Amino acid sequence: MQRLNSGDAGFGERLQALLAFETAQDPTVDERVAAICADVKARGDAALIEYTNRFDRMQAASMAELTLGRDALEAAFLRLPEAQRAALSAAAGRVRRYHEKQLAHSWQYEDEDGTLLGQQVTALDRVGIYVPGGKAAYPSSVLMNALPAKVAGVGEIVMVVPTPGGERNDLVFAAAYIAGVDQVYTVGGAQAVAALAYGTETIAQVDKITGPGNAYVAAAKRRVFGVVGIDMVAGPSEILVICDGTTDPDWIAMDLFSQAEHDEIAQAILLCPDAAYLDAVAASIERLLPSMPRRDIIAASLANRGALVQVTDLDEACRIANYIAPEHLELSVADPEAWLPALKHAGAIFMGRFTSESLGDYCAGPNHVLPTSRTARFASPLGVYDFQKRTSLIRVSREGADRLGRIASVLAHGEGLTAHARAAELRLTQAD
Ligand SMILES: NC(=O)c1ccc[n+]([C@@H]2O[C@H](COP(=O)([O-])OP(=O)(O)OC[C@H]3O[C@@H](n4cnc5c(N)ncnc54)[C@H](O)[C@@H]3O)[C@@H](O)[C@H]2O)c1
Ligand SMILES: N[C@H](CO)Cc1c[nH]c[nH+]1
Ligand SMILES: [Zn+2]
Repeated sequence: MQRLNSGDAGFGERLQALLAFETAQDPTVDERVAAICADVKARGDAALIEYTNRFDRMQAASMAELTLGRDALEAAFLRLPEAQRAALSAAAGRVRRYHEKQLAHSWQYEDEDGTLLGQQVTALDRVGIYVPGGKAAYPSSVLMNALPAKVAGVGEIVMVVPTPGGERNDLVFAAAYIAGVDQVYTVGGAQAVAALAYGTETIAQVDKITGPGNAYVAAAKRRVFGVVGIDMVAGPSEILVICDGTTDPDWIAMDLFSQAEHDEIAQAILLCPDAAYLDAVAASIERLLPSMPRRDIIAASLANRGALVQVTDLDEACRIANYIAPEHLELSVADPEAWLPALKHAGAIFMGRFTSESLGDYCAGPNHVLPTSRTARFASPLGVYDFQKRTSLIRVSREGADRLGRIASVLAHGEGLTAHARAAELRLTQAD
């Protein structure tokens, strides 16, 4: 794990290298994904099954073996131990309640001449959600994708999730049951994204694909955008902690591990003005790491994209955080509200020492699908708004046709578009 000081010469370059690490990954991924997508588009189910068998070490002979309907999902839910059923239901309840606040409604108003203007909000018809399942299965990601879609009123929700080696995690399917997913296909990677985007004999084409995934999934989503909508291209997980140096160092070490354990190229950064505190966190990391089951992934992630950074003060920490625009920002300080106005760019902000990022991953309520790779500068968390769309409404009255027609006519002639001008002029009611 790198130890940096914001005052050192070369700090900017070293920070930049750390941030750019992800994009410097294997340049052949895009080429391979292009071939997979084209093949699934051309050969449908047959290609999907072949790639699934190859990349996920499966032996499926037909799509029927890779399909689960509502009955199978319910059975998975009923097989769970009571504690898991209760935890899933509690998390789902909190996530649903938070997202209900995001529901947008149609509106309209009338001009003084009786012209009606408005916006009609409708839900998408059919959505495909990608749930990662390569290195670990993520039931929480099922809730975070499906519940906002359900709250929005999406007509049909299908889900894809890889099951490497054929290992099925009941929690994933139970979460799909609770969240109201209609159909699950146990396929993953670029081939699953292509199947959702282009449709196959078994999987009907969707209107939009949401959900995070690895580099293959991200490249495939980029490629099919336009054929279908996508939510965002989510990269590896990220955590940035700003600490005033008084939180238990073990807590902070574990919070850094919590995102590092997702991926060898996950990003974990601590900013603190107190050098002795950074030493203490480094010691916690060294002591705690050997006992972590995913220590190899954590160690790789910290070596690749981890940093303990000594800053001048918390003001500077906020400026650096805004530049990094992390997916998750922990504000582990005495008075988090006081620093909030200084923070602008982050997917989610976790305020105060008791707010570990991991609670947000599972059950706090807000969505855990968040912008990564500095896209929090312009993007937002996944939400109900990703599953709703807006249609403009215009009903021009007789008087309105006269008033608007005169304006439109002048502008249309200015653009040299005579038919536009005539369409407006034909409806003028008062002669000049
Ligand atoms: N942003 C979020 O909300 C969020 C949530 C959970 C996970 N994540 C991230 O999602 C990612 C999950 O990645 P994952 O790998 O565990 O699962 P994944 O489901 O994204 O990818 C697994 C699939 O990758 C494909 N694949 C693997 N090797 C391949 C190869 N050599 N060629 C072609 N395809 C190949 C396979 O088809 C496999 O099914 C991690 O980076 C994690 O940090 C993000
Ligand atoms: N931290 C991930 C988003 O970056 C979400 C997740 C799922 N399970 C655990 N964590
Ligand atoms: Zn996580």
